[in-house]
Amino acid sequence: MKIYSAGQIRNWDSFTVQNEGITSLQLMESAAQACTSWLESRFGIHKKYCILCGPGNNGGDGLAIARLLRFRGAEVTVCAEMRTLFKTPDALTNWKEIQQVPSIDCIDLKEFSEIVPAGDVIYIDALFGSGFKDQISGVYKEAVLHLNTFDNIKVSIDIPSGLSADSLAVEGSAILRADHTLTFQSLKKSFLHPETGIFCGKIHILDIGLSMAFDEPANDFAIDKTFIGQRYNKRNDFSHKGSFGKSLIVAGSYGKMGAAVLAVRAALKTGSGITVAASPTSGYNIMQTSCPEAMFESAGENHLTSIPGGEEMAVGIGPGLGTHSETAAALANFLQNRREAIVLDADALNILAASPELLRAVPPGSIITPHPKEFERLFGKSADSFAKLKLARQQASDLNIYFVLKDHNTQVVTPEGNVYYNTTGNAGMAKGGSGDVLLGIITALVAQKYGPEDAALLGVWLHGRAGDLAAKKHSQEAMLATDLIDEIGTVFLSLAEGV
Ligand SMILES: NC(=O)C1=CN([C@@H]2O[C@H](COP(=O)(O)OP(=O)(O)OC[C@H]3O[C@@H](n4cnc5c(N)ncnc54)[C@H](O)[C@@H]3O)[C@@H](O)[C@H]2O)[C@@H](O)CC1
Ligand SMILES: Nc1ncnc2c1ncn2[C@@H]1O[C@H](COP(=O)(O)OP(=O)(O)O)[C@@H](O)[C@H]1O
Ligand SMILES: [K+]
Repeated sequence: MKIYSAGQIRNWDSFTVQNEGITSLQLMESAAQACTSWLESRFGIHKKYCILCGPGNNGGDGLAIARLLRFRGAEVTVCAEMRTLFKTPDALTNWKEIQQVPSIDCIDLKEFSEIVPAGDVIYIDALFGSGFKDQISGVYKEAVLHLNTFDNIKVSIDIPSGLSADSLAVEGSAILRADHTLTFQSLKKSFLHPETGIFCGKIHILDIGLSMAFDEPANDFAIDKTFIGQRYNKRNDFSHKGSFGKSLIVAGSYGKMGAAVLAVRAALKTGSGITVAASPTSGYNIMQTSCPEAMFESAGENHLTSIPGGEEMAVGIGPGLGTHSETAAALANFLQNRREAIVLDADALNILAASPELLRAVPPGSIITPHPKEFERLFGKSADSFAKLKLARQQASDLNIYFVLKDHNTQVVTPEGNVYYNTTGNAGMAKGGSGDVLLGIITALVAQKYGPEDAALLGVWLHGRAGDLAAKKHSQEAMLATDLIDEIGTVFLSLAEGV
């Protein structure tokens, strides 16, 4: 799914009006109907709603929702700024329609800050949507700040008010903290960054009938099921283990063999034809007992002192390696001699951070998977996640490599400057070991001849989806990285069935 800017969303609205034979008022009605149906299916009928409406079309949506909810038997109060009222023709039309509907209470927004919340009222935020700029002030700000103190359920229409679709909010500005955001047609960029996404609550994408023929270039994408379905390759019936490549997982040191075991198990479960662990000899028994399907190559006593060449193998390096000077020298030597793309994580990245000149030796097309701290060690501190992404884009292009920026919505950044936001995964994965699993998954996909972009995209999605299934079964608190590995098979089953 493409992620369009606020300006492009406006173009999409206009394109739909011009090409689908509907008016913008009908589009607003369609948006309001989608929201009303969602509210009814979620909260049931005959509920009490208080709808805060702003001056533009987001406010117009709110008014149309008020009318539709009232017709369906809900108790509805509308709060709007009576002094300036509505600025767009569609919002004004809906304001006139509201006057015809019996028993909708209308109160001036400036009185809202006096309101004491009633426990059973659901608050709908239709103050500002994709047309919002800068920061909230005056009565709007007071209303948002007051509403944020309520424990009631709060549902934002399209975008939480005060949040811009594309960028960070102005520092210190008021933003509505929603429990749910009903957004139209597609995700917005700000929903996917930690500083801004925190305001959205649970995001629900509603189809309001924007034209599917609309197509403008974009550099930002969300990785969703359809997207993955197009990139996943089913295994051929006439295949043999040679068809699925060889993975070499270079990982582990004395006391950190768990990381190596997790990466190797994940590679095995992701379908690698042959999987070899290159680890120090002290980890031999651990690896051979935990992963009997993998082969073992000794590469040092207690820490790694050499890295096998891995010719014709997909090579993933990093989990649990430690940063011993001999391990660092082994990695430097390996990089000088390796031509084919590789996957680097964890201590391999920490070694690169200590010797940044080595970054230039990383083969083109490689994938590096830093978590926020590893990224900072490599490239310095960024002011915020938007600035960090900009820096990653520039580095991916300069170094001709792929970045997997691990986060709640992990971002895959390509050398061409495209950014793909992952939409699977949960806070139960914020535990030691999850990243090791991801390295194993991506390496196994590279072994199976997925190109680096597809391996990274499919890898992060699969990893997050398996994490979501593990959380469902065990809870976010109790789930372990091993539970996530155990769910990889279920994700493949659903992929094979096309779901
Ligand atoms: N254009 C269309 O055809 C459709 C629009 N839709 C809705 O319309 C929204 C976009 O509508 P608009 O473009 O009218 O914009 P909004 O309703 O999001 O807000 C813009 C209005 O708020 C004012 N404003 C912007 N920033 C402000 C600030 N910091 N302080 C005070 N006032 C501020 C602007 O002057 C303008 O009047 C979408 O988010 C969606 O909810 C939907 O009804 C679907 C169809
Ligand atoms: N809150 C979260 N929501 C979604 N995914 C998360 C969350 N926290 C962590 N993850 C995922 O878990 C993994 C953690 O990786 P990393 O920090 O390298 O762990 P480790 O090095 O301990 O194995 C990443 O893929 C990250 O995207
Ligand atoms: K809103």
